[in-house]
Amino acid sequence: MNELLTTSEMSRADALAIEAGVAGEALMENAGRAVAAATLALGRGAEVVVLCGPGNNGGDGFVAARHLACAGRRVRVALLGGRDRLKGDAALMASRWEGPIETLQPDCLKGAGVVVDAVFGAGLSKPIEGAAAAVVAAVNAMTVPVVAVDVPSGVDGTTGEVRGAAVRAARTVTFFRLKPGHLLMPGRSLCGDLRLADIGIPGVVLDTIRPSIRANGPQLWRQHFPAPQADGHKYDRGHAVVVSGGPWNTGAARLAAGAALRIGAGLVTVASPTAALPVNAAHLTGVMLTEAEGLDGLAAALQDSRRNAVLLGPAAGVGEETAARALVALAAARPVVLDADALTSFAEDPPRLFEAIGADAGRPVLLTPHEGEFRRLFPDIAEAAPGRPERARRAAARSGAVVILKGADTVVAAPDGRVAINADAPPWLATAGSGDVLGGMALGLLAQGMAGFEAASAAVWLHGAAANRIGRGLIAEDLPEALPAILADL
Ligand SMILES: NC(=O)C1=CN([C@@H]2O[C@H](COP(=O)(O)OP(=O)(O)OC[C@H]3O[C@@H](n4cnc5c(N)ncnc54)[C@H](OP(=O)(O)O)[C@@H]3O)[C@@H](O)[C@H]2O)[C@@H](O)CC1
Ligand SMILES: [K+]
Repeated sequence: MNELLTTSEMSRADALAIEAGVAGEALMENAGRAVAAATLALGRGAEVVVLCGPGNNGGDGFVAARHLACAGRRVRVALLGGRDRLKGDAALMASRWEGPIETLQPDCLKGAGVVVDAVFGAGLSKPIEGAAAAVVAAVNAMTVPVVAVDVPSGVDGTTGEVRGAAVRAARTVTFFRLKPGHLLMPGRSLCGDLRLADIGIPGVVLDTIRPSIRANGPQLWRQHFPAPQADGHKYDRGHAVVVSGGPWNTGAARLAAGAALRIGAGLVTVASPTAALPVNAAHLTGVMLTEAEGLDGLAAALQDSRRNAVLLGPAAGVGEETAARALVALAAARPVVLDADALTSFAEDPPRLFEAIGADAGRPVLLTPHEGEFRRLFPDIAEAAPGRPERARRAAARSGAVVILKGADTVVAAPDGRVAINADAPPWLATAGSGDVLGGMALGLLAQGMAGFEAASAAVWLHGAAANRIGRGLIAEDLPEALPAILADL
């Protein structure tokens, strides 16, 4: 059930269900009935105003209006555009609505105790303007609960972006499977409480559609998650290396190293420039320390093939020195995580990075940009690609790396096209050092032999789960401490 369907995949699901013998009319009837059920308990007897658009989203609205009226609620219906514009099942459902149909405009909302938003759903094709925009603004100025049909009108179901204007709903009822726009920002924040209704589309249609976007969660990667063996040894669980910045910039590496150890790496070593050795030594206990001065020093530290995964970038400093160190890390056949400054250091020449990644396509490389770092490495993709999943997917395909595009709705994409969207990160996770911990968690999983996409997805989800468990007041140091309880629950 963790598949997310783009709007075009959803219309394919609809068509395949109809091909398999399910009546389109039945799908709409089930959808509208589910909306009515989700609306019935709201507004305690107050009048329900159902706002219908010119397509099938509006059709669902007419069905919901009929069921609400049958259940004894006072219901008014308002329609955008002329009734003669309605086609197919939407026209049929409008004909089954026995009450009057008003013209959609802000005045229709007078006296409403609950609003059902069935203006636009999956067929949103342009920004909302004019009369529809005035109604959206009027709905958002009210304090009554709004139930959105499929998506809040104005939210793009595939990208989560707002086109022109969008309704802010208290509850959203969608059908068959969630859509990416329900998890991506700002869509996620406009949906309110999300409900998924079964409307009779058989699950087997997914075998034909083969959706590539999933909601991130343990079912995506649990079977790949490293399980310590009773007769195992710490050397079986990998040896992760985190490259430290200079003497004034060492904390980020230690945060990452601590996270790698907590997530189960057998050994973790901080590879430190000579001048930073004393400060690192003063702070490290379970994590080991080795000297890695300059490019040769780093190369020498990485000679030992038991050191099987490397993280570079946190507090590394932006410039040629860091770019060259990243190339040293990438030169050996081991998984590499590049974060922060290691990404920005390639802003002048991103293909130089992608070539080094491509030189050994067999091992996983993870890039963990936030939006700004992403823009520096992939300026054209950031400009042109519709929505964060597509941006991350194109960046992964171009770079050959698994891309973790960080944000409130972190997206993970693999070069083969798989995408996972994370939706559970709380706002207090955006704090100093949080990204360093995420990099360290991914590193620790790679060191234990987990595949790139699964390691990235698991790290992102566990990072969010840890933040939720800690709650407000979180600082980055707390995140690794919260892991044992979450790992125990997995
Ligand atoms: N697929 C399924 O399995 C099922 C789907 N179901 C339901 O169907 C919904 C999708 O229906 P849909 O495809 O008819 O699209 P919908 O969102 O009603 O809008 C299309 C109309 O709006 C118009 N329009 C668009 N944007 C506009 C704008 N900014 N400003 C003005 N006009 C604009 C657009 O005009 P056009 O683009 O053609 O110019 C067209 O007339 C889906 O969300 C779900 O609720 C359920 O019944 C159960 C089964
Ligand atoms: K809607």
